[in-house]
Amino acid sequence: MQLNSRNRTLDLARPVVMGILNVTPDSFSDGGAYVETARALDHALGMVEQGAAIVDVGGESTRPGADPVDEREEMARVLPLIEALRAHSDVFISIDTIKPRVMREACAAGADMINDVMALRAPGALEAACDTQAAVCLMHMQGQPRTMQKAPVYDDVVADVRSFLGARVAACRDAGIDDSRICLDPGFGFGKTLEHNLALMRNLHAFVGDGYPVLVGVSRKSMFVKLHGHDDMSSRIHASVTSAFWAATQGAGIIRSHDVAHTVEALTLAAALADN
Ligand SMILES: Cn1cnc2c(O)nc(N)nc21
Repeated sequence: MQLNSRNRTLDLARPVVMGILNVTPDSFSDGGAYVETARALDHALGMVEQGAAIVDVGGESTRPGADPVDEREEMARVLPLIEALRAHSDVFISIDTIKPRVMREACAAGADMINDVMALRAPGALEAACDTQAAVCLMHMQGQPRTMQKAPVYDDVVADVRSFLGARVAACRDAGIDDSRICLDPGFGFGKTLEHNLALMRNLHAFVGDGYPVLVGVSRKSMFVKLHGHDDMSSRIHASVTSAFWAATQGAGIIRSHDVAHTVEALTLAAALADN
């Protein structure tokens, strides 16, 4: 299994880690664009050192209740970092954005992949993904970040999410995006209750069976608060790393994580146990 982008290929014969790099004012204290970029670059290179095969750069928070960020501000946050990271590393760089202009500018600055939580539904997004020739992650979300967790409902969450992703793949094909550039993501926590998230985790093999690399992102998410009955960061991290191990055993190709070193260790164990 592999993921193509322009003239590069990401080998997914074994699951890889996508390190999370949120460049939002709250992500690196004391502000100041240069300080933020320098600190963010250090963090990115640290994740590469720990074994991340992809660095996912995001300038607009997608967490539940998050406020939108305008295009200019988002580009001001992410473009300097993408340029700096490209100059210092050949790691696969992903841009976490829903905006076509940000997709285009990020790819021009050196990004290899578009990670779109809206699965290229914004006007112009399919064209941007086609023109940039970047790899693409199509993720399922019910509703919008501001309201998606209010009361999510599905007939059959697994079937509904798979059907949505199938329709987005068809839209990509119609837009001239080659299958080899596409990976799919059930979108844990994006308009899902704990029960919905667990059903999707339980049925990851079905998504893997659809024939595209599967990206799983549960890192530090609030779904674990209800599962554990309490909320502390170490519990969330333990559950995230354990989930990464589970997802790898089910055939997931990319694990999106804040905690790269621990997740790499979990995937190393999963690979060792899979080798027969
Ligand atoms: C940006 N972002 C936050 N959570 C995510 C997830 O689960 N998947 C993807 N592809 N992106 C995410």
